[in-house]
Amino acid sequence: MEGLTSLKVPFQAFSSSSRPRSWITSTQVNVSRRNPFFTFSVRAQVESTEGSATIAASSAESVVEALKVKEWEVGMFQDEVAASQGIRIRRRPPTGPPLHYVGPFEFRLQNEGNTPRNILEEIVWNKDVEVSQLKERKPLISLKKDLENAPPVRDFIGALRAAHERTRLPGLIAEVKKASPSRGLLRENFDPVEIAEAYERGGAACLSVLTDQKYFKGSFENLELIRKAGVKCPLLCKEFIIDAWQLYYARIKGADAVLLIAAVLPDLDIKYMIKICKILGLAALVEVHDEKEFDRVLGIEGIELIGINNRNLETFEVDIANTKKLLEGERGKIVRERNIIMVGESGLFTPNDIAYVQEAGVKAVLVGESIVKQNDPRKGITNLFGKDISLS
Ligand SMILES: O=C(O)c1ccccc1NCC(=O)[C@H](O)[C@H](O)COP(=O)(O)O
Repeated sequence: MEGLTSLKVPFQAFSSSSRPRSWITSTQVNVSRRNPFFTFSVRAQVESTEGSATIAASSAESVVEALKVKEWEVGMFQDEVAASQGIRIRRRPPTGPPLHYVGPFEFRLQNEGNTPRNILEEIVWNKDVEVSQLKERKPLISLKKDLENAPPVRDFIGALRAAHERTRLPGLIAEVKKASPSRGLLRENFDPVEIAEAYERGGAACLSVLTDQKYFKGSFENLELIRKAGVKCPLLCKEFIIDAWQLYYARIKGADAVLLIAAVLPDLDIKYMIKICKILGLAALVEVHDEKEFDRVLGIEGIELIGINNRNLETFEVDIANTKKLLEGERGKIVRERNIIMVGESGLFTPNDIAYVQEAGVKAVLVGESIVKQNDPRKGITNLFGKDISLS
């Protein structure tokens, strides 16, 4: 028996969030008789979000395996593109290259690079797995339906501008933060709604709510609870966003703004996510840490809000002079010309710190530790600014 069978099999090999997606669009199974056995060979045409290719193998299983390897290779290529933009954080999932089986033995193609190089990379790799699982449970199509029932979006940037005009001090984004990788547990008796309400009474313009569970002991439930409790300050969903799906999810849970970290996201992802944010009505706080990231972000159209993180997310080093350094000279001039709101983030504890970053050119600050640790977070705000900034 000699024959050729052609099948059309749409097949999605994996649905990992940031990974390229591939489909086998057609397969050819070649059956030939070589006495005393039949032999099979399979050719598959693969279309992916990154292009198309033909994979040949001796069985259907090995086509699937070859496809997984191809996807992994494309992922490696994406990492190279990111690296060419100065991004050191690799987006590879923690599993590394797919397993191969030869008889009873299993082995990996390559074993290099399966360990994260720093905390940010570790967070991102775990987030990749977490988001993939969430997406399986709630695909984008069902999230889009839920958008109709999402609470109305509030003007995050408008609230910061208004607070700055009212107080002549940087508008405060007060962070609801229970723990962090660098500082451990920040507050034992952590009631997110109580803290959020105290921040609002204390004069915060906006709130930042950490939603990452594993590293910050946060949750989307906290975000929802705060929103449903009637807190009027617009809410930033403080997440490690690696996939546009998370923007929809944040919006449904009541966010008015999201964080996009330039150390993690290549330019194309930032541009694409900014567009989606605009469609959803979300403000995007694009976070940079060094000159290179800042220049990349300034090269992207439509950016209204940029945060300078004084904490190096790879080493945890905090230095508020970073805000001053980045806003000096040409970059500061561009920001002023474009009327971009700059946010000074992390490591702000005293009125002197606030004055220092204001002098450097920020119109807003993002503060967690110094206020969340106080018994009365409202008083924490007054101490931070050296005066009562509430409306009362
Ligand atoms: O806070 C950390 O330890 C941390 C570690 C790794 C990634 C991000 C991290 N923090 C996020 C932030 O940038 C801060 O929560 C935010 O700027 C407030 O900082 P702070 O006032 O120093 O708590």
